[in-house]
Amino acid sequence: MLKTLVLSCKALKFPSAKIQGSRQLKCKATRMELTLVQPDDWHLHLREGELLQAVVYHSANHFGRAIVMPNLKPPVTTTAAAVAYGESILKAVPAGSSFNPLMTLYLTDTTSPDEIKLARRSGVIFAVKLYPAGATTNSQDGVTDLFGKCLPVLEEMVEQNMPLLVHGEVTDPNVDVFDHEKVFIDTVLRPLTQKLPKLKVVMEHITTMDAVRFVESCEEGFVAATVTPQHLLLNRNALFQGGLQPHNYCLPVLKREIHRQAIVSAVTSGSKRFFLGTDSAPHEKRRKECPCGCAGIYNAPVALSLYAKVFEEAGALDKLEAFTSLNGPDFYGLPRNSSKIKLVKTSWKVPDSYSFSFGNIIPMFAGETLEWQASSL
Ligand SMILES: NC(=O)N[C@@H](CC(=O)O)C(=O)O
Ligand SMILES: [Zn+2]
Ligand SMILES: [Zn+2]
Repeated sequence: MLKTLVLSCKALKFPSAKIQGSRQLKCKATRMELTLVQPDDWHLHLREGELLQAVVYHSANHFGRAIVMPNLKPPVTTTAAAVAYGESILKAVPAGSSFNPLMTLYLTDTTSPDEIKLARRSGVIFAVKLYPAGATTNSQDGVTDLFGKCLPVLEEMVEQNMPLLVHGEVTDPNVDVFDHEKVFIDTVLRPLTQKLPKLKVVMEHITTMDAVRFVESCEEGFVAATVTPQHLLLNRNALFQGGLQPHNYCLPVLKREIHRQAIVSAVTSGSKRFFLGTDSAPHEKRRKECPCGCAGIYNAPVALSLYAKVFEEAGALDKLEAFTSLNGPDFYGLPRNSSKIKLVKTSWKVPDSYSFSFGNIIPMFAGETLEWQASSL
């Protein structure tokens, strides 16, 4: 029965069909499904140890590859450490999964140009991550003065065609937290792209219309941005709805509704400059629900459902695959995945919590019902 219904909706199969208006209504009683080239996650925190063991399954289940963030304790600052970290991730990946972690180096004031050459030669490091010192979780060893300390390294990155991934926030305590991203664009990112126009830059987890405009103003193929589910679906009200909501706290912090709308318009426009990066950032529940709780939202189990929701609500499901699966590898100069994934429109309830021996992890939209469910083919 179900099969017949699915077949009757065949016209809706991605990518040829536009899933809008009356055609969508026609299929209301049936089961809509989309088949996509397998997505990659271009911004992911997998942590290490028992936390890595606990969470990697959720990413490996849906994504072909992921750019793995290096903000461990201590941070992953050398090629040798990144190679070892990559091996520990592969050991934790469930048997039978072909999930491929793409490793990154954590940039510091003392990273040498030779380290970039080594990283490129390793074949497993695909980018270098800039954390302004003090900007976010485990960023205390980050960069204090990008132009003063890191220019030779950045020049080597241009040589090696190694992208710079940027947590784009200033750390000046006198700047309002809601302006951290905008001020960073004006004082660091724009000057950087002017100084080194051939440096590939990914502005990670963008949160403002200023970031959208900046990325769109740069040369395509050299500056791009990742976008998270939370910055597409939530505005800053979600931090305070019914009381303080620590599980909606991430950095850069959620912004006003006008910014959320600008980001939705950008990603659903079909522009190649924007691609999927969940910034899934698990912290054990007690580290979120406490005074001075950690920034980071655990969205790996729900991310694909949420991106589909955003594109569906914008009437742009025909643009979803480019965002989830094509723009990222094209920017990084990597092949697109040959495997596929299916998204089925069927209600499912997000668990209230994932329990492990060391504690619990609360996912984004815990306990809520979502409409799209992902499964590999
Ligand atoms: N996004 C977050 O709020 N937290 C991330 C770090 C980061 O990406 O900035 C984390 O590692 O927990
Ligand atoms: Zn960040
Ligand atoms: Zn992150």
